Amino acid sequence: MNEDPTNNVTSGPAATAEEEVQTRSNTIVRPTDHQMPLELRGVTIRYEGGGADPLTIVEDFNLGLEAGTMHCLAGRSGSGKTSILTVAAGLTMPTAGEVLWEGQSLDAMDDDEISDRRRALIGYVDQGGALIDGMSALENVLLPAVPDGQVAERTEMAKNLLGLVGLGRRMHHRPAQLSGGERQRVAIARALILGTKVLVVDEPTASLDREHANQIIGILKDTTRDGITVLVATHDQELIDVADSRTYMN
Ligand SMILES: Nc1ncnc2c1ncn2[C@@H]1O[C@H](COP(=O)(O)OP(=O)(O)OP(=O)(O)O)[C@@H](O)[C@H]1O
Repeated sequence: MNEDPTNNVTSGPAATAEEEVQTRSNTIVRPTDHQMPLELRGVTIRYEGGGADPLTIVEDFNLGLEAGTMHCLAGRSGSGKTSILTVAAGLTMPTAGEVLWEGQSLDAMDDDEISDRRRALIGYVDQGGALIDGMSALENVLLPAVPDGQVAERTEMAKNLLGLVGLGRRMHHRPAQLSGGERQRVAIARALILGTKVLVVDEPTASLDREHANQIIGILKDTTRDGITVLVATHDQELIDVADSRTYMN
């Protein structure tokens, strides 16, 4: 992979699909138009206890992620890492506090607006990176482009992304024909297909051997060099070590 940093996307005005920029990795991302694409302010997450007392999982959590950086959430199982990821991605709302995307609070948006903004800004890869069994790797990567009728326009980029994650020769394989690490890489490529600025990833290396885990770590690190901001939950010390910043949850 070309390591020349001079083509990195740094700043620019609010982007449209036409303004997307070719990066050194031959994929496209939208220019970063805010130095802090993702911010959590005073976030508290409390779950009803189903008859028992409500459980406060996260209290007054603060995090500001600068563009092109990677932040790891580490800590014991059940400490609230996934809960923070889903709140950061606008998939669930916090009990208290607020989430800001490019400086704009989700509190000021209705559900449709949150969905639209999420599609433009955030790629979410959940634990295991679920793929559709009956579709090829390429079709899986293109799935987010279906609602906007963008499949034809995005096909070249999807192929580039699969090449970027080392699956250029596996693009017509179905998930069942891929290894766990390869499936995870397809899920990451899928999360990048809409020109994502923020990648939110849950335990990307959990079920992988060291070699494949390191490939995923390399891919995540490369995306930050393309200006993408990465928020990742993990128990993997090697991933924690390469991040630009980290939070250890109790
Ligand atoms: N929808 C929910 N309703 C009630 N409790 C929940 C809900 N979602 C998560 N929890 C609880 O909140 C706690 C934190 O869960 P979460 O999945 O955020 O932890 P985690 O740090 O990601 O764990 P792991 O490392 O095992 O993935 C757990 O005790 C879990 O049981």
